[in-house]
Amino acid sequence: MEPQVLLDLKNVNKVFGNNHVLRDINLQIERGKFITFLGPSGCGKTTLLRSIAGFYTVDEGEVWIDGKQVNDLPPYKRGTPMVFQEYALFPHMTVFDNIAYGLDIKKRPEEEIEKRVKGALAQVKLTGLEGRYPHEMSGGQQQRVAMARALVMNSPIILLDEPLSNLDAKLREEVRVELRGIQQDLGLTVIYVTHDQLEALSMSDYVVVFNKGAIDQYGTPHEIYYEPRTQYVADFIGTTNFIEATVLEHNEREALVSYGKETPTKVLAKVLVNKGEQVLLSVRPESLRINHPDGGEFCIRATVKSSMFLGEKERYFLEDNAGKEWIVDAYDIGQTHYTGEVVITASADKLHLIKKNND
Ligand SMILES: Nc1ncnc2c1ncn2[C@@H]1O[C@H](COP(=O)(O)OP(=O)(O)OP(=O)(O)O)[C@@H](O)[C@H]1O
Repeated sequence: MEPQVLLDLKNVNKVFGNNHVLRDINLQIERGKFITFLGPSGCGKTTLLRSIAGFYTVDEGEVWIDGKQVNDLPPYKRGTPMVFQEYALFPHMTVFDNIAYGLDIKKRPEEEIEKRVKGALAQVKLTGLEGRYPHEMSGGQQQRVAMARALVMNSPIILLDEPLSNLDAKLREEVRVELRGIQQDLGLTVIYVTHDQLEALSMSDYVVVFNKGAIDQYGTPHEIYYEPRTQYVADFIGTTNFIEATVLEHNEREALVSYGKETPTKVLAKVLVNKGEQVLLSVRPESLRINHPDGGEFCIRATVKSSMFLGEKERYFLEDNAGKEWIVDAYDIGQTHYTGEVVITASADKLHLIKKNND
């Protein structure tokens, strides 16, 4: 049986001059999954992708693909094609020739090239368009040609570096769904680089969140969103409210914490904490409720300062007695519009304990 782990990165480090760009990257990626590298510009996502593809050699650590250590192999021997932002299609070549390019270089027989290119075209649903030139196709179609070019090589992993950033918002959404569909239908292993959190959450099986060259969290989109492990992840993904708290007691799953004048509350704690440690509780705007009859363990008085209509929800900006700001999303639009002094509540299972940033 093929090993489940397709890509294994062991303690990977990369330095450019005195810029330590990748720090102790340890990551295992399973076959057939869609993985996203997410993080702000300059955090090392592209550098790691290029190190996997073989365009960069790592300064320390090991890169294993399909059970083979590939540190010393050049890109063409690793079989990990990259699809770039601008697709890098040859403008003077037809779709067929663009897709056949890698096989031509490898001097494969003509009949085999014909068969494989047609197969790849069918996989990305472009059969019949092989005679067109890139400028005669939409952005989304060009994107699919770029995918077909990777598929035709029967590569174990396809690496995509912000491939949708040239498309307008609506087309981006369409192509996102298409790309994910192709990946799932064909059981491909895809690593996708983006700085767009929505893209990461909506497309991936797993998201890797980068923070200054290191991995802050690796998890499913749901875990990354609802159980951020660090202040950085909670802050980077979506909008959240932080509450300063002190740990009174803890075990491996829960902690009893106190915050402000409120009575101590038990919260989920998936990170290791110490008694007396100052921590943060993160609670998403949609997990807080305004003037709700059922209340919740967490409860605080605040005054509505302003609100914003966002289609399916109304976003409220509030301030408590200590001057702290709160963001709450209400979905009972049209029924109530909150003003003045209100009570904000949340049940304790919506409060997630996270460690404070060290820096
Ligand atoms: N070839 C290179 N030579 C020197 N420094 C580089 C090189 N490539 C990247 N860097 C530096 O490494 C750091 C990480 O860059 P990288 O492109 O990996 O970030 P990124 O997270 O992909 O950001 P972006 O989304 O902007 O591409 C940056 O400080 C960048 O300037």
